[in-house]
Amino acid sequence: MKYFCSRNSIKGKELSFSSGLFLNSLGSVFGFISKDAVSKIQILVNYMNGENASHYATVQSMVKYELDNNLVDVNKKGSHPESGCRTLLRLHRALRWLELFLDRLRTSTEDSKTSALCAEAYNESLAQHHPWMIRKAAGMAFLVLPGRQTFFEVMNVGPPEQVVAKLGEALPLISEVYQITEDLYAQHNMLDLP
Ligand SMILES: CCCCCCCCCCCCC/C=C/[C@@H](O)[C@H](COP(=O)(O)O)NC(=O)CCCCCCCCCCCCCCC
Repeated sequence: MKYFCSRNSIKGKELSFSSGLFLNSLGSVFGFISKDAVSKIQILVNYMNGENASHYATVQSMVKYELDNNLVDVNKKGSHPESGCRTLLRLHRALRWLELFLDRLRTSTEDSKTSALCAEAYNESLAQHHPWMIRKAAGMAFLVLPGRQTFFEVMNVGPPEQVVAKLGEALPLISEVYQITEDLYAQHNMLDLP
């Protein structure tokens, strides 16, 4: 799905996500996280390829279409538990975690613990939307994250300096995408969709 955006930096860039593969490479504990992310992405892909595909060409058109046609459960779960809007909201919240985590990774030092960086980022973002059980499970998964060096290797970008440079390039784009969704959802009062 694309963002309708006139700014050149992300104009026309697709929101592609290969998190499933990356998470699988970290090991089976991340399976439950990966499964949820992949299934939510699949819901959106299905809309994009479905009979109403034209309405799902951009995030803005999706929001307009689903709201205009009462396809979103606004106050409590009802007949549209898998609307594009609520599904994207879950991924949007996860993107905030990613932004915080990658920024910590970028500014980390050799002796930093990825598990701590990841947990801090999580507690500041996604955790606030998760029930106790999920927070516990996520906390346990973080503990077995590989150390910084292995983590950088799994990212497959090159030597550490290059990873840091790439992160520096990616972060402004991530935060721009995050902000566009955040503003759009705030404008439509949709930041707490059930
Ligand atoms: C690199 C380490 C990866 C750690 C991932 C940290 C995120 C922790 C998220 C824990 C989510 C647990 C799974 C279940 C969540 C759902 O309950 C919950 C609510 O859904 P519902 O309203 O439909 O019930 N779902 C969510 O909040 C969405 C979670 C989506 C997680 C996306 C994680 C993407 C990870 C991308 C990794 C990319 C790392 C790149 C590094 C270079």
